[in-house]
Amino acid sequence: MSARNPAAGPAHRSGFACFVGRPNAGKSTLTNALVGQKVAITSNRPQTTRHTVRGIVHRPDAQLVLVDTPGLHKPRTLLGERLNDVVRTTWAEVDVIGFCLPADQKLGPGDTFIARELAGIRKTPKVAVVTKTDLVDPKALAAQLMAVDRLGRELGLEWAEIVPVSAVSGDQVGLLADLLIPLLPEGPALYPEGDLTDEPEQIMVAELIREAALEGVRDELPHSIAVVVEEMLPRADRPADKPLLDIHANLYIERPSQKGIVIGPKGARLRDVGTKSRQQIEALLGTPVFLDLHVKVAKDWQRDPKQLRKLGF
Ligand SMILES: Nc1nc2c(ncn2[C@@H]2O[C@H](COP(=O)(O)OP(=O)(O)OP(=O)(O)O)[C@@H](O)[C@H]2O)c(=O)[nH]1
Repeated sequence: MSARNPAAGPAHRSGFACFVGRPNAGKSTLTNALVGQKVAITSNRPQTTRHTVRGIVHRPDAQLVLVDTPGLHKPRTLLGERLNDVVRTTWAEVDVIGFCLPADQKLGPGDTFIARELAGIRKTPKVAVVTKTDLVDPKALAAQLMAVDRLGRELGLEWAEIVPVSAVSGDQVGLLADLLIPLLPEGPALYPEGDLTDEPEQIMVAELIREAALEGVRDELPHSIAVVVEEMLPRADRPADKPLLDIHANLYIERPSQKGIVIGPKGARLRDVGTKSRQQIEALLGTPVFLDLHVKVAKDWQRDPKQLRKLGF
């Protein structure tokens, strides 16, 4: 290693971090808060993050690449097993793991399950992130911080830091980045400045549609919706100052009986899903969009490897 000139200031650091935690722990929201723009997909339903979405925090002295993983869960289907594999592979590859534990929920078997798995990953530093602090009073927060400390001790898991944050109020989000960055190796920026995510646009668009489609169908369609963007093309013959992007997407469900739920009475629900997701896509891509959305049945897609591949898993 060559001696550095101290006058040059601290070394530039770059690397990868991922947030883990049980479903709904606030991982996606935290990623968005750190990056400052909506890139990962959030919803108040568990397990909506199917793809590894990265957000990038650019600082003069560092670049922190956030990898958002789906929640670990008991695999009941082929899809479940693949998701867990994705999670473990991600853990082994990153420079630091942030374990998200919501402040407003008692630590439970789900957290212990993940913590035990984390304890098995020796090399990677682990930061305990107590999320959603805006939902509890200071006393409850202090108790949660102590419980997290205790959990680490019980499992022989040494926290590099324990940090309380609120992604919604923004409280301590900057501090979290400040604490994660020193845990990254020295190195140059990995992505050009201005990049917020390397997730292909089509996948982000598909996730936005899926998020809108899941909204409001509380228990009917837990994990049965997949979205594939078939085509994204600028409409021909449009003047330069009035562009329009044509997006054709298919919304897959598992059974014909689910069609009614997705489409709604007289198609009202699907129209609503279309309007909502179109607005989000326009905000993301910065261009007016014509969204053409079709509902199709892909029978038992969660159990069929061929269908899973086609749907991007
Ligand atoms: N009040 C409050 N709510 C939050 C905060 N962070 C997340 N939430 C909410 O908690 C719910 C789950 O947040 P997500 O970010 O989707 O959680 P996740 O861990 O990514 O969930 P999965 O993708 O299912 O693994 C959403 O309804 C969020 O709005 C926070 O700091 N404060």
